[in-house]
Amino acid sequence: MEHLDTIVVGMGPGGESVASRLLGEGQNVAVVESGLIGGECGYYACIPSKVLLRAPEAQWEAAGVAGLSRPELDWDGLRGYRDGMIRHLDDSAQVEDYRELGAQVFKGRARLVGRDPWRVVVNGTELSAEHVVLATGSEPVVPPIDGLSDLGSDVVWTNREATTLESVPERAVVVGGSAVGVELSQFLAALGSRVTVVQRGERLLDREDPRLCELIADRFEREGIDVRTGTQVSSVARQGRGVLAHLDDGTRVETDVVVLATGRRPRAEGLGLDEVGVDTDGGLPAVDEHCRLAPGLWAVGDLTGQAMFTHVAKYQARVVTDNMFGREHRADYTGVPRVVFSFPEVAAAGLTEAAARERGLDPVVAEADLTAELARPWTYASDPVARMGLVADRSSGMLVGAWAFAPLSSEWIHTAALAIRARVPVQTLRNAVFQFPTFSEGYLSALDRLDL
Ligand SMILES: Cc1cc2nc3c(=O)[nH]c(=O)nc-3n(C[C@H](O)[C@H](O)[C@H](O)COP(=O)(O)OP(=O)(O)OC[C@H]3O[C@@H](n4cnc5c(N)ncnc54)[C@H](O)[C@@H]3O)c2cc1C
Ligand SMILES: NC(=O)c1ccc[n+]([C@@H]2O[C@H](COP(=O)([O-])OP(=O)(O)OC[C@H]3O[C@@H](n4cnc5c(N)ncnc54)[C@H](O)[C@@H]3O)[C@@H](O)[C@H]2O)c1
Repeated sequence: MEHLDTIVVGMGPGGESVASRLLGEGQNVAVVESGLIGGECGYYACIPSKVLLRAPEAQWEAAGVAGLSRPELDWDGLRGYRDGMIRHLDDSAQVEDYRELGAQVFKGRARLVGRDPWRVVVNGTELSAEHVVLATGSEPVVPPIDGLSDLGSDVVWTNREATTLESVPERAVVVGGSAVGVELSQFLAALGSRVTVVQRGERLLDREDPRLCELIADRFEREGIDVRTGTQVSSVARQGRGVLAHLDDGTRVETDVVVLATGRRPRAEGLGLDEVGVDTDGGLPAVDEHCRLAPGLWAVGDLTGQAMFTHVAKYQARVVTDNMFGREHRADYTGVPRVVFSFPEVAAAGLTEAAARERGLDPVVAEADLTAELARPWTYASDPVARMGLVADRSSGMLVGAWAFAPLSSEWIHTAALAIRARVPVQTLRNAVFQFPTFSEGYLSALDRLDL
């Protein structure tokens, strides 16, 4: 049996970041991937969803720019570009790249079978290593809807079918109204589907600031997306070539596809954690602040159940590899940005007012309509939308949260993300100088409004 430095299980962004760093340090590494190297993110999540949203976003932006006539959406062109961006679901070039970098590449499902040293089996081959890094991602939660399991993947979609769609359905019921639900609904609607969002929570994006939820709900209404909140789909049944969905508020919706966007859970089943005596939390991995499960056994990415973002998976890869090389690194999730790539973009970092209160802080909040105060929204569009809010802690005088609903906020939210993480006092931020005319100047408007 071959003994390696490290075995990386799962090659999404988390596993890839770990493997690249270890190979860069000259380690003897094996990588194991049961699907495609690049993971959910590269083929069925972040990349295709952002590609599919970009064309309608540009069209919406163009419609709001003085002196431009509205460009046409070209579905064949967009689908072709999407297919290229997801590499036609072919990772053979990635397999070759990792081999050239010196990794052993195994395509198959890995399972832990022993410890001291750690042992992993893949396709009947047993490998052992000093370290094993688990990076197996997450899978969609399937809600308990009567009749759902009788329907096939032609009419019941997860993010996979939605982001690889070949033709745009006439009607779609999107179940769940958080990040996945909002992104999928907006591109489906923009491409021509009649979309109904069924959201169990009282608001869209229900973990974000209620103002953001109102703003996105207002945007959806203008786009003709039918949003039903505080309700669920109770049953579904085939009706002709489509589906009839019954909601628990007594209403019915006819649709061509039901799109599940009801959350994700860590993909831990079948990893063999219990069998090798690793403590779990109800079957799910319980990592410590070093992203460690046991000496020499690590986990990164969605599998850890932390904020499920690619940037978090990549950050945890830095935490794990530092710790592996004896450079103490504790994971700190303060100020991690959260962006929903709707148009306009929804961006947030740090705590909402409610979360700040739950943590025992004394939050002071402010909101600014950037269209009333800044030049940039008006040089950007003739009918602009741009708002932001801040949350500060009265006793420490620090910024603890921020949100924005505005073009390019995925970029400029990082000012707040960094300030929150670096504990920059509000007073210091008020003294900052921002380029004119930019959306970033909005920080000064909102900071002025903070009663601190
Ligand atoms: C629609 C959608 C859009 C998203 N958009 C964004 C976005 O814009 N920005 C963002 O930051 N995040 C986004 N996310 C979240 C992001 O996709 C995840 O946080 C990210 O993919 C997590 O990376 P990971 O490496 O942990 O797992 P994954 O990307 O899920 O990769 C895990 C890999 O492990 C493999 N695997 C599983 N089990 C085994 C096994 N036993 N043996 C071997 N291999 C195995 C899988 O095949 C997979 O390739 C989005 C999610 C969805 C659903
Ligand atoms: N741009 C991005 O970075 C991005 C984009 C998409 C997803 N993601 C990540 O992927 C993960 C999964 O996102 P998500 O939106 O699927 O999950 P989520 O857990 O964030 O939200 C699920 C939503 O579905 C609703 N819901 C749950 N069960 C329901 C039911 N039976 N009927 C109706 N509504 C129901 C909930 O009220 C909730 O609002 C998140 O961690 C998210 O951050 C990130």
